[in-house]
Amino acid sequence: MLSRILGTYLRPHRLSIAVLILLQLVQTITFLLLPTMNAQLVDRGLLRGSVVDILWIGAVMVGVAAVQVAARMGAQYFGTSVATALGARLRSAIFRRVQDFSVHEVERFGAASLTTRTVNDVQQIQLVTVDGFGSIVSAPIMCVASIVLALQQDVPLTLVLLVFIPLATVTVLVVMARMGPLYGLIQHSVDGMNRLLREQITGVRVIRAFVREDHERRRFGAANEELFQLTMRARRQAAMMFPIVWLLGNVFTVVVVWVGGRRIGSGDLTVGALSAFTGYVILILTSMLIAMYVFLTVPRAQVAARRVCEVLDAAPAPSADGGADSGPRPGHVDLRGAGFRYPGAEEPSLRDITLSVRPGETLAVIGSTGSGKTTLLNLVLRLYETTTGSVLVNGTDVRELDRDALSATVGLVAQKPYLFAGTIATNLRYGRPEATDDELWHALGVARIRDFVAGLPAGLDSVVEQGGGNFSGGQRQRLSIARTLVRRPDVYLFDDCFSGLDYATEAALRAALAPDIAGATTVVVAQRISTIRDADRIAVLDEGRVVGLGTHDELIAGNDVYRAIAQSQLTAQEAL
Ligand SMILES: Nc1ncnc2c1ncn2[C@@H]1O[C@H](COP(=O)(O)OP(=O)(O)OP(=O)(O)O)[C@@H](O)[C@H]1O
Repeated sequence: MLSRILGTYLRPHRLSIAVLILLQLVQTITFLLLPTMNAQLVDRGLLRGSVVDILWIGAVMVGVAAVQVAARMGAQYFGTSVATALGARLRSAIFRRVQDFSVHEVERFGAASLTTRTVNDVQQIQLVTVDGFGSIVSAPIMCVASIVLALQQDVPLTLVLLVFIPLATVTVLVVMARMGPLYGLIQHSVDGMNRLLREQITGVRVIRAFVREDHERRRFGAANEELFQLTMRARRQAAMMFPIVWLLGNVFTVVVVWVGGRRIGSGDLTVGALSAFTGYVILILTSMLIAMYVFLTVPRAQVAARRVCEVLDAAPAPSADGGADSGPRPGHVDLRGAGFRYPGAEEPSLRDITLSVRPGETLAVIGSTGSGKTTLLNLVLRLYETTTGSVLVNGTDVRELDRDALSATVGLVAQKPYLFAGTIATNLRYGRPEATDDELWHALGVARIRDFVAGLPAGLDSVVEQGGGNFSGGQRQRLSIARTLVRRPDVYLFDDCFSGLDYATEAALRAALAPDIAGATTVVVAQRISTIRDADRIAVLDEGRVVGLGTHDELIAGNDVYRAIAQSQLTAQEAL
């Protein structure tokens, strides 16, 4: 998964990566040159007392060190810019894919997990890219070349390496094998933490109203403790690894100096060669530590890559773009034997629904709570797809319709209105950015909220907080009705959006709305009989089935379910 992501998203940066690798090579060569030059300095300069040799070898060493610094800075720059670009591209790929998700996919992952995957997981992959490219080339070259150069200095001394390297490698492998699964658990725990925080912040009013602060504090404490413990376990493993390898390295250096000292004594080795040898030992140790650090970030990045790929590979909303445009008869909506069962649910929420609505007509849908009214509207917008039968807009199956064309034709005012952070004007123009101020004021007038907005000091430019939190429920509902009116779709779907208004406001709004949307196709879901009694036809839903269809008078006369709803709401005289 990690290699797939890196392969795909790093391809456009091939040139930068090539430069980066080149700079790493230069840096590695300078590292490798210095111990040998140091040996020359000792043997030819210091031991022979040649000032000229000390000066010129010293000058060359300073030059090599300067090249090393420049190469390191360049490599850092290219490494960081490649990783940052990778992060940005990956985030936008996830964002685009999530935009195409069906409602089911969004619910399957959950908003909190999608956020963690977009921000946190991408960051892990970015980290391994910066550190990985910084070392993946240099560490092995440095290690192998140091061994070769050490061999050149002294063969018997190099044999000691054969003990040290396998020991250090086994330590690293054991720790890595234990850390991989831990990182999976950590990311999962971060998800859970995000989910909990989100729930507790959005539900803060309910928590206070039910005096459940202590309970929520305990829930948060438990999740926080779990994340803490897992992170500590991972850190302990990592913390163990570095000192063990350092210790091995130091013991090894002592052995090298001891064996080397004896060989100098017997005349088999020069002092310069021993100093070069210890220099290469340090390089081997450094390259192993660098490799270890990268290996520590790899398991975590692998888990992150798997989670990112799960999102990228998830099926987008079925037959998304490129389908047919809606046909020439604006606003025809037909449900033909439509049925729907939520994924994982035992029973269908809708069964065999056959209904038609034409332009200029209003179909009302009424039924007890949970009878399937919202689900029916979701099918028209293809937020969910029918599991049996079909839904047609303008004579074309919505599954074959271009998503943009469907959105342009059908406008939904949701049961729970959502406003975006911005201003009232940006929210109203959400579906039609080119709408004029006059059109916005007109829509506000129809939605009976014009006076309220006009009374705000900043008017249309008044700030809207995320979710519309600085407005009342009724104000949010009316603003979202105005937002849909500004779009002027051919089909209006009103999902129980008048229930938050008092009777007088609702009556005034409906009176203003009627002429404004006269030629359009309208489907109104409502709980109140008063909202729908003037509709051309009313469909009565019960447990996912249409159990009655007709005008108010016809249903009052012949439909028991409707009559029961009406009688529970109106006085007997009004109902009849
Ligand atoms: N995301 C979901 N996953 C599983 N089942 C769901 C989901 N959403 C709704 N349901 C179920 O589908 C049925 C119909 O729900 P729906 O929201 O369409 O009812 P409704 O008539 O609009 O109710 P209300 O008047 O309370 O808004 C209910 O039994 C509900 O439990």
